[in-house]
Amino acid sequence: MEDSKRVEELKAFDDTKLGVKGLVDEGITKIPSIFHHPLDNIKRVSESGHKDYTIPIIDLGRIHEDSGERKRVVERVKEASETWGFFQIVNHGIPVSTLEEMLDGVVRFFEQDSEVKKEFYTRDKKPFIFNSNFNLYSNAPANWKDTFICDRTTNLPTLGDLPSVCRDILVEYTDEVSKLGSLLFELLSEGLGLDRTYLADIGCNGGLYAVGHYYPPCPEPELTMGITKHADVDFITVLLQNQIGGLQVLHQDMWIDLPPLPEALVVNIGDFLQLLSNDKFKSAQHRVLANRVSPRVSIACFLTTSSHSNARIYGPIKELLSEENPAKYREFSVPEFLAHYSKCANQIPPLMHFRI
Ligand SMILES: O=C(O)CCC(=O)C(=O)O
Ligand SMILES: [Fe+2]
Repeated sequence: MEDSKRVEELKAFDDTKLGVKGLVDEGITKIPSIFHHPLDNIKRVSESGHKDYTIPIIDLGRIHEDSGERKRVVERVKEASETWGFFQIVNHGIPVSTLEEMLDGVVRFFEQDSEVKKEFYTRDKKPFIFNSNFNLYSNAPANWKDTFICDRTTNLPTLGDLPSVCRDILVEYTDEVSKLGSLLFELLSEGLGLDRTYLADIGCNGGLYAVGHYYPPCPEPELTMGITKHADVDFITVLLQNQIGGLQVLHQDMWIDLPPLPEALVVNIGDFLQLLSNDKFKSAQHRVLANRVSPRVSIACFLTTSSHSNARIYGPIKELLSEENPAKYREFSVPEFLAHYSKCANQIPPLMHFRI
């Protein structure tokens, strides 16, 4: 499609402030061309859902009572982070009722009266925003989803900044995930052979973005994607998904399904932690398929630094380096790291920019 026509179409879609759900509510049967992905992107390759590959499920239930069990869990977290970059956790301490209420809260936000929802539609930086495709105007095809972003990297947004339909649960859930994040960073520190508090001490659990995704049912799912393949930018992501499925992880060049488990949370390593670990831990690419029957709903909590760490210099962790394992990346500040990511919009793996 010609560039100027494409921008016009993107703008017309953006101006509705109704997102992809708005198109579905209108009853469209063909998806607009701005959502068409190149066939290579969407190939549902035959190995997807390969039976011989299962993303590890790790039970955190007994680690506080039993130090032998804690050691075994650390070993499993380490192995999963090195080979998959992804694992699921059960008995993680967040009540199932809180998980269910959080997913309901995401649904309530996206399915509320569109006039109320529109008030949150923006591309400006604010504590809580909603839009469709945060990188809509980049060169990449648009994804079949709408998203809200709640910024908890600094202080708690004042309650008035948050939408009333999911305010309480958003605060409760993100507080729980941040607590769980402390435990996960301990296990990951231990998995790297570092002091238990190492990653927390360098600011890894400083802030959190809660990103709620709503993937409406798609009349032509074979032409588009829920989310195109990407790696996350942060240290780790804690993801809660509903029971629809569609999340896939790239593993040994195959797309492997990550099946929803009602009581589990998905944890994945982001680029920032891959870099800090000097490539010991993997930030795996992943994607979400569009489907006819959804809505699929998820909420991803990106654990990252707070603005207090902006002056800090990061790079591969010195304690992990040796003559045989020299630094693979140069040092940088968080603002420099993020500026690069927003510029290159996932086209070339952004991590490569920091490679020595
Ligand atoms: O919706 C999902 O399951 C995945 C979301 C995701 O990959 C992301 O927000 O980075
Ligand atoms: Fe992701």
